[in-house]
This record gives sequence, structure tokens and C-alpha cells, in this order.
Amino acid sequence: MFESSPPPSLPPPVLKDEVDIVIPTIRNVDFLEKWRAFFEPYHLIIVQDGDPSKIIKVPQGFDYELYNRNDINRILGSKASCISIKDSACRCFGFLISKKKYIFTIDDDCFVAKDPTGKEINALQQHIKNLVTPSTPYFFNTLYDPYREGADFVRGYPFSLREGVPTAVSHGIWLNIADYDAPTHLVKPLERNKRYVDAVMTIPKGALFPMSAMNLAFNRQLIGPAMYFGLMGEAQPAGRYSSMWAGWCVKVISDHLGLGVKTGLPYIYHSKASNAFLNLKKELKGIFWQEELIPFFQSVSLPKECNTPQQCYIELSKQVRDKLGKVDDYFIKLSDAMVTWIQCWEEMNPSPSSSQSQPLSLPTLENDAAIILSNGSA
Ligand SMILES: O=c1ccn([C@@H]2O[C@H](COP(=O)(O)OP(=O)(O)O[C@H]3O[C@@H](CO)[C@H](O)[C@H]3O)[C@@H](O)[C@H]2O)c(=O)[nH]1
Ligand SMILES: [Mn+2]
Repeated sequence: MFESSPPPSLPPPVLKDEVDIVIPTIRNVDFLEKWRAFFEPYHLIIVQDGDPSKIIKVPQGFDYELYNRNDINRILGSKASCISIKDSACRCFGFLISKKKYIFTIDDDCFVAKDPTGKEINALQQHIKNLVTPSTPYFFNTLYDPYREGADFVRGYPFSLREGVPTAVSHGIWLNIADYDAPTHLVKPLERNKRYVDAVMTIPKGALFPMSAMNLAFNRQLIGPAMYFGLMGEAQPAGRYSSMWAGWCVKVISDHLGLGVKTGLPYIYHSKASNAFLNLKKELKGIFWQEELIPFFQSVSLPKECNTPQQCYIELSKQVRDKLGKVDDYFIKLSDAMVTWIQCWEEMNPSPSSSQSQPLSLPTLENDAAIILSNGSA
């Protein structure tokens, strides 16, 4: 592990042995140079998509594992078919191979954003803070995140709900090029997001959201098994819907398990719009299917016997087969891939502490919160 003391201006890297940074790339990882101050103390898992013979040069000084398609096939054998080819969905292999408690995943064209004061945003540290502080899915706090410095629960907020629930997901957003779908990019090619909203919110129970994996973190022990990004890209009818699919599965399972999903800070600066015309072709089926997928996910009910993310995910795969198989045969294939993913998860994470565990209770997470606070980096 590369030992480096952070530059004097930076607080010590929080929970650096509890976090893996997962990067999917079909290009290069030169962007890491811009993140060095924030990422260098952490371990990286780089998932190389596309031609495995292409050499990915990683900037000096980073501690990393790099996996290409040959590695994925070698490690998973016949089950490697559940990991997409030629789509950012391949990133979920990094979630599978990690052994850490927290995951932060970021695209290779995302850079350090600045807040309105011009200060560089340490996105990873904000995600960790989001993950180690509770969520409030059952009752909306109009002053947004009550656990932030200078905020609290407002009058009328039930005291019985103020402890909150463990946070499973921290969904960050983007300055400059927002994660728009192809039709929106096509009609608004010059639009750039310059609006910085200083808020973190819990997405209420029962509400779905369009998850983007561009700037995303999650508690791997609480919800990792549900973070499967599906069958996208090469030889598949749809592409670029991997993170939305995963987000819908994650949200219904988090709601069922009493876990929270937050969105808002931190921002990253997204520099490159992918080709909107190519994206339109990849997204087309997804644009039509999602009109049927949303009612499906809104109607999902999971039995109370399902009390781990794995059990929830297997049950969800059955409902995908039964209810979405009528929409297209693709969903039968996807349902099978969901089961294969859980088999991979169980094989790669055999110890009960990481796979069959019950959702962590708040006190376990409070230890991490205490570490953050004691670092004075909250
Ligand atoms: O075939 C591929 C394509 C891309 N990647 C890597 O995935 C991320 C995102 O790629 P890109 O920046 O080109 O795509 P965006 O439209 O900006 O990002 C959104 O679409 C999703 C991509 O499907 C992504 O999750 C969203 O944020 C980069 O790191 C590429 O190198 C890949 O591995 N394989
Ligand atoms: Mn991009």
C-alpha cells in the first residue's frame, strides 16, 4: 500500500482502509493525476473494458488492482457472462472483487469540482460522511440533512424518528455536463450545469430515482449484493441503463430493509459528453422499456422473510422473470444473470460477516462517524 502523508492542507484520509475506489475505463486513467491529493491514500480497483491487450498506464504512486476481460473470465469462469462487455456496467466486477466496507465509483472523465467559494471539493470525503451518518426516509426534513453542521430537525419532526436509519447509498451529482439521456443531450448540446446546490437529502421511502454511477458511493456490506449493473452493451439489446437498473433494484431493497439512500453533495466536474447519437442507439430500447419498468418497481413487494440483500435480490429476480419476461425475453436472461451475480457474490464473499450479515445497526456505523468527527474532517 502506498504510504503517503496528505499535503499539510488536507485532513488525514478518513477510513482509508475501509474504502475501495472503483473506476471503469475504456479510455485511460490520466484523470487520477487531478485527484491525487484526495485519492492517493486509497486503494483503487480499475476495471478495464474493451481490448484487454491495450495497456492502461496508471500514474505513479497509486495503489491499485487492474482487471481486464481476460482476468474477469479467469476469475469468474462461465459466470463471467453476467459482467457486461463494452458498457460502463462492467464496473460492478470491481464491487464484487473488493473486500472493503465502502465503495466509491467514479468515471474516468470526472474531475475535482469547486464549490462557490472556489474551494476544491473532496468528493470522496463527503460521500463517506454521507454514508456514516443516518438517513431519514420516513419523514422529510425541510432543512434537508439534519446531521450536517449547522442544521437539525425542524419543529414538528417526530422525535421517535430522529435516530434515522443506516445509509446504504450516497449519490453525488455533477457540474458542467449533467448525466442527461441522449434525447436531452441532442436538444440541449450546449447546456452546462453551473448551479451548485448545497444540500444532501434522503430520497423518501417509496420514491424511485434515476441513479447515475458517475459519482456514487455505497456501503458494500449493507447493499453490495444489490449493486449489480445488469446485462448491457455488446450483444445486448440495451446499453447505458446499467446504473438506473441497479438504482431501481437498490432502492426497493433499501426501502424493504429499512436503509437510506441520499442524493446531493458532493459534486464532481464532468468534462466529457459521450456521443449523443451513439448513445441514442444504445438507450433506445431502455427509453421505451422504462415506461414499463417503473410501474413494475413501484409495485414490487418483498416478503418479510427476505432480510438480507441477497435474499431480496433473488426474490426480485423471480419477479423480474415473472412480470417483465412478458415485456421482452431479455428480462428472462437478465433474471438469470441476477441469480448468477448473487452466486458470484456468495463465492467471492463467503464469510458470514460480509455476505449473510443482517443490515448493520446504527452503532456499528456510529464508530465510523466517530472516526470522521475525531479527524475533524466532518
Ligand atoms: O463501453 C464502455 C463505455 C464507457 N466506459 C467507461 O464508463 C465511464 C462512463 O463512460 P462515458 O463517460 O463515455 O459515458 P457518460 O455518458 O459520460 O456517462 C454516463 O453513462 C454511463 C456510461 O454508460 C455512465 O455510468 C454514466 O455516468 C467511463 O469511465 C468510461 O471509460 C466503459 O468502461 N465501457
Ligand atoms: Mn462521461
